[in-house]
Amino acid sequence: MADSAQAQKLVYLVTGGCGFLGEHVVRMLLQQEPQLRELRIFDLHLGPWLEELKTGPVQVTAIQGDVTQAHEVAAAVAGAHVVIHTAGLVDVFGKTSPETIHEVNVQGTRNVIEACVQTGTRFLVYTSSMEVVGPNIKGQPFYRGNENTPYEAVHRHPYPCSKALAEQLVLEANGRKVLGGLPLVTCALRPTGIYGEGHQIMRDFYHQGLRLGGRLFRAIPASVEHGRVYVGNVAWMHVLVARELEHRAALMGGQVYFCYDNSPYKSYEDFNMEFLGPCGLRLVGTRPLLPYWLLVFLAALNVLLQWLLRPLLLYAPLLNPYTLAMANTTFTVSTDKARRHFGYEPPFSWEESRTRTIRWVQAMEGSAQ
Ligand SMILES: NC(=O)c1ccc[n+]([C@@H]2O[C@H](COP(=O)([O-])OP(=O)(O)OC[C@H]3O[C@@H](n4cnc5c(N)ncnc54)[C@H](O)[C@@H]3O)[C@@H](O)[C@H]2O)c1
Ligand SMILES: CC(C)CCC[C@@H](C)[C@H]1CC[C@H]2[C@@H]3[C@H](O)C=C4C[C@@H](O)CC[C@]4(C)[C@H]3CC[C@]12C
Repeated sequence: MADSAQAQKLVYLVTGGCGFLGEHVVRMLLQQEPQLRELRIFDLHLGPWLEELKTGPVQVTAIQGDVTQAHEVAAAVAGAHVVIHTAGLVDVFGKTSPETIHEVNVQGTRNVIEACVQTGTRFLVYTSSMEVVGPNIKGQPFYRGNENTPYEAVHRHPYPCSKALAEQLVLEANGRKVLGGLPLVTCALRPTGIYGEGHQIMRDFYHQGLRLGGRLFRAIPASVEHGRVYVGNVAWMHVLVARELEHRAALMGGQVYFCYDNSPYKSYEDFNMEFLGPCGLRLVGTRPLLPYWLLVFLAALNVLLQWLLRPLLLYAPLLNPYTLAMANTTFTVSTDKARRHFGYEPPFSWEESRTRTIRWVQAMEGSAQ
Protein backbone atom coordinates (compact mmCIF):
# COMPACT_ATOMS: atom_id res chain seq x y z
CA MET A 1 0.00 0.00 0.00
CA ALA A 2 2.85 2.38 0.64
CA ASP A 3 6.59 2.53 -0.13
CA SER A 4 9.31 1.48 2.27
CA ALA A 5 9.42 4.97 3.83
CA GLN A 6 6.04 4.10 5.27
CA ALA A 7 7.19 0.79 6.77
CA GLN A 8 5.26 -0.05 9.94
CA LYS A 9 3.10 3.01 9.66
CA LEU A 10 -0.31 1.61 8.91
CA VAL A 11 -3.26 1.01 11.19
CA TYR A 12 -5.75 -1.65 10.10
CA LEU A 13 -9.11 -2.48 11.61
CA VAL A 14 -10.70 -5.88 11.11
CA THR A 15 -14.33 -6.08 12.17
CA GLY A 16 -15.48 -9.60 13.01
CA GLY A 17 -11.79 -10.39 13.57
CA CYS A 18 -12.59 -13.25 15.92
CA GLY A 19 -14.85 -15.12 13.48
CA PHE A 20 -13.95 -18.03 11.24
CA LEU A 21 -12.74 -15.87 8.34
CA GLY A 22 -11.78 -12.90 10.52
CA GLU A 23 -9.23 -14.90 12.54
CA HIS A 24 -7.53 -16.03 9.32
CA VAL A 25 -7.48 -12.44 8.03
CA VAL A 26 -5.96 -11.26 11.31
CA ARG A 27 -3.24 -13.93 11.30
CA MET A 28 -2.53 -13.37 7.60
CA LEU A 29 -2.15 -9.62 8.13
CA LEU A 30 0.31 -10.17 10.96
CA GLN A 31 2.35 -12.53 8.78
CA GLN A 32 2.13 -10.78 5.43
CA GLU A 33 1.68 -7.05 5.91
CA PRO A 34 5.09 -5.56 6.76
CA GLN A 35 3.74 -2.00 6.88
CA LEU A 36 1.42 -2.77 9.74
CA ARG A 37 1.96 -0.74 12.91
CA GLU A 38 -1.30 -1.43 14.71
CA LEU A 39 -3.96 -4.05 14.13
CA ARG A 40 -7.33 -3.40 15.71
CA ILE A 41 -9.63 -6.37 16.10
CA PHE A 42 -13.25 -5.44 16.65
CA ASP A 43 -15.76 -8.14 17.54
CA LEU A 44 -18.82 -8.75 19.67
CA HIS A 45 -17.03 -11.73 21.22
CA LEU A 46 -13.27 -11.58 21.68
CA GLY A 47 -11.37 -14.87 21.50
CA PRO A 48 -8.78 -15.85 24.15
CA TRP A 49 -6.28 -16.61 21.33
CA LEU A 50 -5.85 -12.85 20.84
CA GLU A 51 -3.59 -12.75 23.90
CA GLU A 52 -0.83 -14.69 22.15
CA LEU A 53 -0.77 -12.09 19.35
CA LYS A 54 -0.02 -9.25 21.71
CA THR A 55 3.62 -10.21 22.21
CA GLY A 56 4.66 -9.61 18.57
CA PRO A 57 6.13 -6.46 16.96
CA VAL A 58 2.74 -5.16 15.78
CA GLN A 59 0.49 -3.49 18.33
CA VAL A 60 -2.64 -5.65 18.55
CA THR A 61 -5.65 -3.87 20.00
CA ALA A 62 -8.67 -5.97 20.86
CA ILE A 63 -11.92 -4.03 20.92
CA GLN A 64 -15.07 -5.65 22.20
CA GLY A 65 -17.86 -3.88 20.35
CA ASP A 66 -21.04 -4.10 18.35
CA VAL A 67 -21.25 -2.93 14.72
CA THR A 68 -24.86 -1.92 15.27
CA GLN A 69 -23.66 0.75 17.71
CA ALA A 70 -22.49 3.66 15.57
CA HIS A 71 -20.46 5.32 18.34
CA GLU A 72 -18.54 2.13 19.10
CA VAL A 73 -17.73 1.67 15.44
CA ALA A 74 -16.64 5.30 15.01
CA ALA A 75 -14.31 5.05 18.01
CA ALA A 76 -12.71 1.90 16.59
CA VAL A 77 -12.36 3.30 13.06
CA ALA A 78 -10.87 6.69 14.06
CA GLY A 79 -7.26 6.84 12.93
CA ALA A 80 -7.33 3.60 10.92
CA HIS A 81 -5.98 3.66 7.36
CA VAL A 82 -7.85 0.59 6.21
CA VAL A 83 -10.99 -1.16 7.41
CA ILE A 84 -11.66 -4.80 6.53
CA HIS A 85 -15.30 -5.36 7.40
CA THR A 86 -15.95 -9.08 7.83
CA ALA A 87 -18.34 -8.87 10.80
CA GLY A 88 -21.73 -10.26 10.01
CA LEU A 89 -24.46 -12.58 11.10
CA VAL A 90 -24.19 -15.71 8.99
CA ASP A 91 -27.46 -17.45 9.65
CA VAL A 92 -29.35 -19.56 7.14
CA PHE A 93 -30.78 -21.85 9.83
CA GLY A 94 -33.33 -19.54 11.46
CA LYS A 95 -31.35 -19.06 14.67
CA THR A 96 -31.81 -15.29 14.66
CA SER A 97 -34.68 -13.05 13.60
CA PRO A 98 -34.68 -11.42 10.15
CA GLU A 99 -34.67 -8.04 11.92
CA THR A 100 -31.46 -8.85 13.78
CA ILE A 101 -29.79 -10.14 10.62
CA HIS A 102 -30.72 -6.91 8.87
CA GLU A 103 -29.58 -4.79 11.80
CA VAL A 104 -26.14 -6.41 12.00
CA ASN A 105 -25.44 -6.92 8.31
CA VAL A 106 -27.02 -3.79 6.83
CA GLN A 107 -27.09 -1.18 9.60
CA GLY A 108 -23.72 -2.47 10.85
CA THR A 109 -22.23 -1.90 7.40
CA ARG A 110 -23.84 1.53 7.18
CA ASN A 111 -22.22 2.40 10.51
CA VAL A 112 -18.82 1.28 9.22
CA ILE A 113 -19.18 3.42 6.08
CA GLU A 114 -20.31 6.48 8.04
CA ALA A 115 -17.45 6.00 10.51
CA CYS A 116 -14.96 5.99 7.61
CA VAL A 117 -16.50 9.17 6.20
CA GLN A 118 -16.61 10.98 9.54
CA THR A 119 -13.13 10.03 10.73
CA GLY A 120 -11.23 10.20 7.43
CA THR A 121 -10.51 6.53 6.76
CA ARG A 122 -10.10 6.09 3.01
CA PHE A 123 -9.97 2.36 2.30
CA LEU A 124 -12.77 -0.08 2.99
CA VAL A 125 -12.81 -3.75 2.04
CA TYR A 126 -16.14 -5.49 2.55
CA THR A 127 -16.68 -9.26 2.85
CA SER A 128 -19.75 -9.83 0.77
CA SER A 129 -20.91 -13.27 -0.38
CA MET A 130 -21.64 -15.26 -3.52
CA GLU A 131 -25.20 -15.27 -2.20
CA VAL A 132 -25.56 -11.66 -3.32
CA VAL A 133 -25.80 -13.25 -6.76
CA GLY A 134 -27.31 -16.63 -6.04
CA PRO A 135 -28.56 -19.30 -6.01
CA ASN A 136 -31.79 -17.40 -6.60
CA ILE A 137 -35.28 -18.36 -5.46
CA LYS A 138 -35.93 -20.08 -8.82
CA GLY A 139 -33.02 -22.47 -8.26
CA GLN A 140 -31.45 -21.56 -11.61
CA PRO A 141 -27.91 -22.88 -12.03
CA PHE A 142 -24.91 -20.57 -12.17
CA TYR A 143 -22.29 -22.68 -13.90
CA ARG A 144 -18.65 -21.48 -13.80
CA GLY A 145 -19.86 -17.90 -13.98
CA ASN A 146 -17.83 -14.74 -13.49
CA GLU A 147 -18.57 -11.25 -12.17
CA ASN A 148 -20.23 -10.28 -15.47
CA THR A 149 -22.30 -13.41 -16.05
CA PRO A 150 -25.98 -12.44 -16.35
CA TYR A 151 -28.06 -14.04 -13.61
CA GLU A 152 -31.39 -13.17 -12.10
CA ALA A 153 -30.37 -12.31 -8.54
CA VAL A 154 -33.68 -12.53 -6.68
CA HIS A 155 -33.74 -13.44 -3.00
CA ARG A 156 -36.24 -13.81 -0.20
CA HIS A 157 -34.16 -15.20 2.63
CA PRO A 158 -33.01 -12.54 5.16
CA TYR A 159 -29.32 -13.49 4.94
CA PRO A 160 -28.73 -13.03 1.16
CA CYS A 161 -31.10 -10.03 1.18
CA SER A 162 -29.00 -8.40 3.90
CA LYS A 163 -25.70 -9.17 2.16
CA ALA A 164 -27.00 -7.75 -1.12
CA LEU A 165 -28.18 -4.53 0.55
CA ALA A 166 -24.95 -4.13 2.47
CA GLU A 167 -22.84 -4.74 -0.63
CA GLN A 168 -24.83 -2.10 -2.50
CA LEU A 169 -24.20 0.41 0.31
CA VAL A 170 -20.47 -0.29 0.18
CA LEU A 171 -20.24 0.07 -3.60
CA GLU A 172 -22.32 3.26 -3.61
CA ALA A 173 -20.04 4.74 -0.96
CA ASN A 174 -17.05 4.51 -3.29
CA GLY A 175 -15.93 8.05 -4.10
CA ARG A 176 -17.65 9.75 -1.16
CA LYS A 177 -15.51 12.45 0.39
CA VAL A 178 -14.15 11.50 3.80
CA LEU A 179 -12.98 13.93 6.51
CA GLY A 180 -10.12 15.86 4.93
CA GLY A 181 -11.74 15.88 1.49
CA LEU A 182 -10.19 12.79 -0.11
CA PRO A 183 -12.40 10.11 -1.70
CA LEU A 184 -13.34 6.86 -0.01
CA VAL A 185 -12.24 3.78 -1.97
CA THR A 186 -14.32 0.66 -1.41
CA CYS A 187 -14.61 -2.78 -2.84
CA ALA A 188 -16.49 -5.99 -2.09
CA LEU A 189 -15.24 -9.58 -2.08
CA ARG A 190 -17.71 -12.37 -2.69
CA PRO A 191 -16.50 -15.69 -1.31
CA THR A 192 -18.30 -18.87 -2.33
CA GLY A 193 -18.74 -21.42 0.47
CA ILE A 194 -15.61 -21.07 2.61
CA TYR A 195 -13.98 -24.15 4.16
CA GLY A 196 -10.91 -24.76 6.26
CA GLU A 197 -9.72 -24.69 9.84
CA GLY A 198 -12.49 -23.39 12.11
CA HIS A 199 -15.42 -24.05 9.77
CA GLN A 200 -18.44 -24.59 12.01
CA ILE A 201 -20.65 -26.35 9.44
CA MET A 202 -17.88 -28.85 8.65
CA ARG A 203 -17.67 -29.47 12.40
CA ASP A 204 -21.45 -30.06 12.49
CA PHE A 205 -21.29 -32.55 9.61
CA TYR A 206 -18.38 -34.34 11.25
CA HIS A 207 -20.21 -34.72 14.56
CA GLN A 208 -23.39 -35.77 12.79
CA GLY A 209 -21.40 -38.47 10.99
CA LEU A 210 -19.93 -39.71 14.28
CA ARG A 211 -23.41 -39.86 15.82
CA LEU A 212 -24.58 -41.93 12.84
CA GLY A 213 -21.86 -44.52 13.39
CA GLY A 214 -19.32 -43.04 10.98
CA ARG A 215 -21.78 -42.61 8.12
CA LEU A 216 -23.38 -39.74 6.30
CA PHE A 217 -26.26 -40.35 3.92
CA ARG A 218 -26.21 -38.77 0.49
CA ALA A 219 -29.05 -36.27 0.12
CA ILE A 220 -27.98 -34.29 -2.96
CA PRO A 221 -27.21 -35.63 -6.45
CA ALA A 222 -23.46 -35.82 -7.08
CA SER A 223 -23.97 -33.86 -10.31
CA VAL A 224 -24.88 -30.61 -8.49
CA GLU A 225 -21.68 -28.54 -8.31
CA HIS A 226 -21.07 -26.19 -5.45
CA GLY A 227 -18.42 -23.47 -5.31
CA ARG A 228 -16.00 -23.71 -2.38
CA VAL A 229 -12.89 -21.76 -1.49
CA TYR A 230 -10.18 -22.28 1.14
CA VAL A 231 -10.25 -19.81 4.03
CA GLY A 232 -6.51 -19.04 3.77
CA ASN A 233 -6.95 -17.98 0.16
CA VAL A 234 -9.96 -15.82 1.04
CA ALA A 235 -7.92 -14.20 3.81
CA TRP A 236 -5.04 -13.56 1.42
CA MET A 237 -7.35 -11.94 -1.10
CA HIS A 238 -8.56 -9.55 1.62
CA VAL A 239 -4.97 -8.67 2.60
CA LEU A 240 -3.97 -8.09 -1.01
CA VAL A 241 -7.00 -5.96 -1.82
CA ALA A 242 -6.41 -3.87 1.30
CA ARG A 243 -2.81 -3.32 0.20
CA GLU A 244 -3.55 -2.55 -3.44
CA LEU A 245 -6.63 -0.33 -3.06
CA GLU A 246 -4.59 2.85 -2.75
CA HIS A 247 -2.39 2.22 -5.81
CA ARG A 248 -5.19 0.99 -8.02
CA ALA A 249 -8.08 3.05 -6.70
CA ALA A 250 -9.37 3.97 -10.15
CA LEU A 251 -9.44 0.35 -11.27
CA MET A 252 -10.55 -1.38 -8.08
CA GLY A 253 -12.77 1.22 -6.40
CA GLY A 254 -16.45 0.24 -6.44
CA GLN A 255 -15.67 -3.23 -7.85
CA VAL A 256 -16.80 -6.69 -6.80
CA TYR A 257 -14.60 -9.78 -6.94
CA PHE A 258 -15.53 -13.40 -6.44
CA CYS A 259 -13.11 -15.18 -4.09
CA TYR A 260 -11.82 -18.25 -5.86
CA ASP A 261 -9.00 -20.76 -5.86
CA ASN A 262 -8.24 -24.17 -7.33
CA SER A 263 -10.57 -26.19 -5.11
CA PRO A 264 -12.37 -28.76 -7.28
CA TYR A 265 -15.95 -28.38 -8.44
CA LYS A 266 -18.01 -30.99 -6.62
CA SER A 267 -21.31 -31.44 -4.88
CA TYR A 268 -21.46 -30.02 -1.35
CA GLU A 269 -21.41 -33.49 0.20
CA ASP A 270 -18.70 -34.96 -2.04
CA PHE A 271 -16.55 -31.95 -1.34
CA ASN A 272 -16.96 -32.37 2.42
CA MET A 273 -15.96 -36.01 2.06
CA GLU A 274 -12.54 -34.86 0.78
CA PHE A 275 -11.85 -34.05 4.43
CA LEU A 276 -14.28 -36.21 6.37
CA GLY A 277 -13.39 -39.36 4.39
CA PRO A 278 -9.76 -39.42 5.55
CA CYS A 279 -11.08 -38.87 9.09
CA GLY A 280 -13.06 -42.10 8.99
CA LEU A 281 -16.51 -41.06 7.72
CA ARG A 282 -18.25 -42.68 4.78
CA LEU A 283 -20.87 -41.18 2.46
CA VAL A 284 -23.50 -43.83 1.88
CA GLY A 285 -25.13 -44.01 -1.56
CA THR A 286 -24.09 -43.04 -5.06
CA ARG A 287 -27.52 -41.41 -5.44
CA PRO A 288 -29.65 -39.56 -2.88
CA LEU A 289 -31.16 -42.10 -0.51
CA LEU A 290 -34.39 -40.17 -0.08
CA PRO A 291 -36.52 -38.90 -2.95
CA TYR A 292 -36.39 -35.13 -3.40
CA TRP A 293 -40.07 -34.65 -2.54
CA LEU A 294 -39.45 -36.29 0.83
CA LEU A 295 -36.53 -33.93 1.55
CA VAL A 296 -38.77 -31.01 0.66
CA PHE A 297 -41.36 -32.38 3.07
CA LEU A 298 -38.80 -32.90 5.86
CA ALA A 299 -37.38 -29.42 5.29
CA ALA A 300 -40.87 -27.92 5.62
CA LEU A 301 -41.50 -30.05 8.70
CA ASN A 302 -38.31 -28.66 10.26
CA VAL A 303 -39.64 -25.13 9.73
CA LEU A 304 -42.86 -26.05 11.48
CA LEU A 305 -41.00 -27.73 14.34
CA GLN A 306 -38.72 -24.73 14.68
CA TRP A 307 -41.75 -22.48 15.00
CA LEU A 308 -43.60 -24.78 17.43
CA LEU A 309 -40.57 -25.34 19.65
CA ARG A 310 -39.37 -21.74 19.67
CA PRO A 311 -40.92 -20.92 23.06
CA LEU A 312 -39.09 -23.90 24.59
CA LEU A 313 -35.82 -24.30 22.72
CA LEU A 314 -33.91 -23.32 19.61
CA TYR A 315 -34.38 -26.04 17.01
CA ALA A 316 -32.15 -25.17 14.05
CA PRO A 317 -31.26 -28.26 11.99
CA LEU A 318 -29.06 -28.14 8.87
CA LEU A 319 -32.00 -29.05 6.64
CA ASN A 320 -34.57 -26.38 5.83
CA PRO A 321 -36.12 -25.25 2.54
CA TYR A 322 -33.44 -22.64 1.99
CA THR A 323 -30.39 -24.84 2.69
CA LEU A 324 -31.95 -27.63 0.62
CA ALA A 325 -32.42 -25.28 -2.32
CA MET A 326 -28.87 -23.99 -1.94
CA ALA A 327 -27.29 -27.40 -1.73
CA ASN A 328 -29.41 -28.60 -4.64
CA THR A 329 -28.54 -25.79 -7.07
CA THR A 330 -25.33 -25.67 -9.06
CA PHE A 331 -23.42 -22.50 -8.23
CA THR A 332 -19.77 -22.34 -9.28
CA VAL A 333 -17.52 -19.51 -10.31
CA SER A 334 -14.70 -19.38 -12.82
CA THR A 335 -13.01 -16.02 -13.11
CA ASP A 336 -9.62 -14.32 -13.22
CA LYS A 337 -10.78 -10.79 -12.41
CA ALA A 338 -8.83 -10.67 -9.13
CA ARG A 339 -5.65 -11.80 -10.91
CA ARG A 340 -6.08 -9.21 -13.64
CA HIS A 341 -6.93 -6.34 -11.31
CA PHE A 342 -4.52 -6.85 -8.43
CA GLY A 343 -2.35 -9.87 -9.17
CA TYR A 344 -4.14 -12.37 -6.94
CA GLU A 345 -2.84 -15.94 -7.04
CA PRO A 346 -4.08 -18.35 -4.38
CA PRO A 347 -1.11 -18.99 -2.07
CA PHE A 348 -2.52 -22.34 -0.89
CA SER A 349 -2.80 -25.08 -3.51
CA TRP A 350 -5.76 -27.44 -3.38
CA GLU A 351 -3.49 -30.17 -1.94
CA GLU A 352 -2.28 -27.90 0.85
CA SER A 353 -5.77 -26.57 1.59
CA ARG A 354 -7.03 -30.14 1.79
CA THR A 355 -4.17 -31.31 4.02
CA ARG A 356 -4.58 -28.40 6.40
CA THR A 357 -8.33 -28.95 6.66
CA ILE A 358 -7.94 -32.69 7.23
CA ARG A 359 -5.37 -32.05 9.97
CA TRP A 360 -7.81 -29.67 11.62
CA VAL A 361 -10.65 -32.23 11.54
CA GLN A 362 -8.28 -34.88 12.89
CA ALA A 363 -7.24 -32.58 15.73
CA MET A 364 -10.92 -32.08 16.52
CA GLU A 365 -11.27 -35.85 16.68
CA GLY A 366 -8.33 -36.01 19.06
CA SER A 367 -9.79 -33.37 21.31
CA ALA A 368 -13.17 -35.13 21.34
CA GLN A 369 -11.61 -38.31 22.75
N1 LIG B 1 -18.61 -18.81 5.89
C1 LIG B 1 -18.84 -18.69 4.59
O1 LIG B 1 -18.92 -19.68 3.86
C2 LIG B 1 -18.98 -17.32 3.98
C3 LIG B 1 -19.11 -17.24 2.60
C4 LIG B 1 -19.25 -15.99 2.00
C5 LIG B 1 -19.22 -14.85 2.78
N2 LIG B 1 -19.10 -14.95 4.13
C6 LIG B 1 -19.07 -13.68 4.89
O2 LIG B 1 -17.84 -13.65 5.59
C7 LIG B 1 -18.00 -12.92 6.81
C8 LIG B 1 -17.45 -13.76 7.95
O3 LIG B 1 -18.18 -14.96 8.01
P1 LIG B 1 -17.73 -16.18 8.92
O4 LIG B 1 -18.10 -17.41 8.23
O5 LIG B 1 -16.33 -15.97 9.39
O6 LIG B 1 -18.74 -15.99 10.13
P2 LIG B 1 -18.48 -16.02 11.67
O7 LIG B 1 -19.79 -16.05 12.33
O8 LIG B 1 -17.50 -17.07 12.04
O9 LIG B 1 -17.79 -14.61 11.92
C9 LIG B 1 -18.50 -13.42 12.03
C10 LIG B 1 -17.91 -12.61 13.16
O10 LIG B 1 -18.67 -11.40 13.26
C11 LIG B 1 -18.90 -11.15 14.62
N3 LIG B 1 -20.12 -10.37 14.79
C12 LIG B 1 -21.39 -10.79 14.61
N4 LIG B 1 -22.24 -9.82 14.94
C13 LIG B 1 -21.49 -8.76 15.32
C14 LIG B 1 -21.79 -7.47 15.77
N5 LIG B 1 -23.06 -7.06 15.93
N6 LIG B 1 -20.78 -6.64 16.07
C15 LIG B 1 -19.50 -7.05 15.95
N7 LIG B 1 -19.14 -8.26 15.54
C16 LIG B 1 -20.13 -9.11 15.23
C17 LIG B 1 -19.07 -12.51 15.27
O11 LIG B 1 -18.84 -12.45 16.66
C18 LIG B 1 -18.02 -13.32 14.52
O12 LIG B 1 -16.79 -13.31 15.19
C19 LIG B 1 -19.49 -12.62 6.93
O13 LIG B 1 -19.70 -11.29 6.57
C20 LIG B 1 -20.14 -13.56 5.94
O14 LIG B 1 -21.33 -13.03 5.44
C21 LIG B 1 -18.97 -16.15 4.75
C1 LIG C 1 -29.54 -31.43 2.25
C2 LIG C 1 -28.83 -30.89 3.42
C3 LIG C 1 -28.68 -31.84 4.53
C4 LIG C 1 -27.49 -30.32 3.03
C5 LIG C 1 -27.31 -28.98 3.69
C6 LIG C 1 -26.10 -28.27 3.22
C7 LIG C 1 -26.21 -26.81 3.62
C8 LIG C 1 -26.16 -26.72 5.13
C9 LIG C 1 -25.10 -26.00 2.94
C10 LIG C 1 -25.16 -26.14 1.41
C11 LIG C 1 -24.60 -24.84 0.85
C12 LIG C 1 -24.11 -24.07 2.04
C13 LIG C 1 -23.96 -22.57 1.92
C14 LIG C 1 -22.95 -22.19 0.82
O1 LIG C 1 -21.76 -22.93 0.97
C15 LIG C 1 -22.62 -20.77 0.81
C16 LIG C 1 -22.84 -19.95 1.86
C17 LIG C 1 -22.54 -18.52 1.67
C18 LIG C 1 -22.09 -17.81 2.88
O2 LIG C 1 -22.22 -16.43 2.71
C19 LIG C 1 -22.68 -18.27 4.17
C20 LIG C 1 -22.73 -19.78 4.29
C21 LIG C 1 -23.46 -20.41 3.12
C22 LIG C 1 -24.91 -19.92 3.16
C23 LIG C 1 -23.45 -21.96 3.23
C24 LIG C 1 -24.32 -22.44 4.42
C25 LIG C 1 -24.53 -23.95 4.44
C26 LIG C 1 -25.11 -24.47 3.14
C27 LIG C 1 -26.51 -23.91 2.92
